[in-house]
Formats: sequence, structure tokens, C-alpha cells
Amino acid sequence: MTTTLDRLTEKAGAPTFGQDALIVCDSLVRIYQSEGIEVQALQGLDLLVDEGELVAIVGASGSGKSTLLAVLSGLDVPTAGRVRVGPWDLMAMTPAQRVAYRRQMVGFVWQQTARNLVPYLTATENVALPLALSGRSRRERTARATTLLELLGVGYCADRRPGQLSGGEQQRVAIGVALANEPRVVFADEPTGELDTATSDEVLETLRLVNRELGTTVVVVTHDPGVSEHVQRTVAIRDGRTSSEVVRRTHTRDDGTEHVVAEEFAMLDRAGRVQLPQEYREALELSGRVRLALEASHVSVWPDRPRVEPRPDDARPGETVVSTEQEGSR
Ligand SMILES: Nc1ncnc2c1ncn2[C@@H]1O[C@H](COP(=O)(O)OP(=O)(O)OP(=O)(O)O)[C@@H](O)[C@H]1O
Repeated sequence: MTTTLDRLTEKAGAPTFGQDALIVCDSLVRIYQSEGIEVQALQGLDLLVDEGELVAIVGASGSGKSTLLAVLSGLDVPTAGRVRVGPWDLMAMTPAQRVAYRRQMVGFVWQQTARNLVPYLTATENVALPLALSGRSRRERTARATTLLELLGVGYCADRRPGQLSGGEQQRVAIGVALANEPRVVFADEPTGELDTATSDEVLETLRLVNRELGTTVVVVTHDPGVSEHVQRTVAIRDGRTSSEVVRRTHTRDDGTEHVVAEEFAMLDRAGRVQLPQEYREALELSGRVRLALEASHVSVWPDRPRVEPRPDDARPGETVVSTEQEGSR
């Protein structure tokens, strides 16, 4: 499933963007046409996720999260760019391949429990259902469903129907359904959207356990920035592009105690664009043209305006004198 772009890049001897990653979104564009108006939901989005990662994708309403998820889940095809999940090129799948991709490669947990669970089946039967569709024997189905429900801490719910479960229990059974066919990736779309904070934490911790114990790659899409406390990496989307990332690392102090450090990064895209956070722009009144300077270890950004400073000797009260010194030359 190699694309023309892959072949041209390989020919030129350059490594393909994200060739070692499990999920690759390369300059993804999705334009919707609605009543003659064009909406650019994805505007050149780049994203790489490695096998075994637990990643949250956060963004405000309208930032493009659902569009990205629809593309990654094989329900929608982007207007331009490249998108690959494992060996699957999502731009070039036949309808049959799309079904196979959704059945074997990925699992889903949606916000609405009604979309995750069949109301008249028990928890065990719900988890066993995807296994029946892939032709596993009844014994295998029941054994796997039982193991999964135990692992997810809802073994006691095995014989209950969704209506007899709490919201958190329903979502944990839904994670079981998503995992039934041993997918390499689980996509969770606002999995805690309908839950209170304590129950949300429980469900997020269950996704963390799945990632740790089974090695499944987990991508959680949400508008809730609080999710970042439960994952190693949070990618923020703004205006259809990845704009910043928070990475949490555990450090061990000299006395052996551990503490978590969260670091925020801006994303430099492949064209060299970087988005400065709003608070930085406001603090220095950066807008329009800015001056860049390459330093030995970093790049600095200066406002494009002459420096203004008071000269008490010459100036009348309240008057300022414009300096001719260039900030970048100091
Ligand atoms: N089918 C469609 N037709 C036209 N415009 C659309 C369509 N789907 C989404 N959009 C527009 O694309 C942009 C991104 O929408 P998207 O649903 O991906 O955002 P989101 O981050 O998931 O928002 P929310 O959290 O509210 O679901 C929005 O401006 C939205 O109005």
C-alpha cells in the first residue's frame, strides 16, 4: 500500500515522514463544502503516534477533533495529505479493506454508551459480539469476554445489561468491547463526556491500565484539558492543526523519590511554522511582522517596533524618545 509520494521520497533517498510511527498524519487537509461555503476543518495537520503510546488529543469545540477521528477510524477520507495506521494507507482503502481495518486494527469507545453497547445483551455478550463477527467459537468468545471484564475491574457486571450498570461501568465494559478483537489501537472519543470527575478518573485509569498491561496504543480525543494528567503526552489541536504538546515524565530525585514533570512544547511543522501561545503574543504585543534572530542554542523572536524609553533629562513630563538601537543587535 505504498503511495506515489512514498515512492518518490524513497527514490530521493530521504526517509519517509514518520516511517517508524504506528499512526502517521502528514499535512492532512479536510475541506467541507456546505451551501457553497468551504470550511477547512483540518489545515495541514501533522501527527505521529508510536506503538504503545497513550496520547490525548485535546482541542476546543470546532478545532477539528471529530474530523480527525473520523479520518483515523476510516469513516471519512481527507481532501489531501497522507494518513497511515500500521500497514493501512487510509487514503487508498477499498470498502472491504475499510471493514477489515475497522474490525482487526482498531477499536472504538464513543461518548454515547448507546453507540458502544447493545442494550438487550449482558456485558459478557456485548464483549463477545465482535468476536462472533470474526468467527470465534462460543467457548473462545466467553473465555475472552470473561478475562477482559476481569482485567477492566467489571467482572462482577458480567451478567448485567447496560441499563443495570453505572455510567463508569458501562464505559469500562465498552472498553472491553473495543478490545475484544485485540486491536493495535483504541480510539476513545470523549469517553468521559457524560461522567462526573471521580468516574472520569476511573475510566481514564482503566485506559491507562489497558495501555500498560496489554501494550495497546490508546488515543483519547477530548475537549477536557484535565485528561493530560492521566497520559504521558497531550497534543493540542487548534484551527485544524497540532499547536502544542505537553509531555509528562517521571524523574527520580537523589533520595529515590519520584516526581512527575510536565513540560510544554510548541510544534514546529514541516514547513517551519510554529504557533506562539496567545499569552506570549499579548505580553510582548507581538503581531504581524516580528524580528527573528538565530542564537547559538535558540531562536529569539522580537517585536517589530523601535524601542521606546523615557529620557528624563531631555523630555518633558510624559514625553518619550525613540531609541535607534535594534533589539536584535544587542
Ligand atoms: N459535515 C460538515 N460540513 C460542514 N462543516 C463541518 C462538517 N463537519 C465539521 N464541520 C466544521 O469543521 C470544523 C471542525 O469540526 P469538528 O467537528 O471536527 O470539530 P471538533 O473539535 O470535533 O468540535 P466538537 O468538540 O464541538 O465536536 C468546524 O468548523 C465545523 O463546523
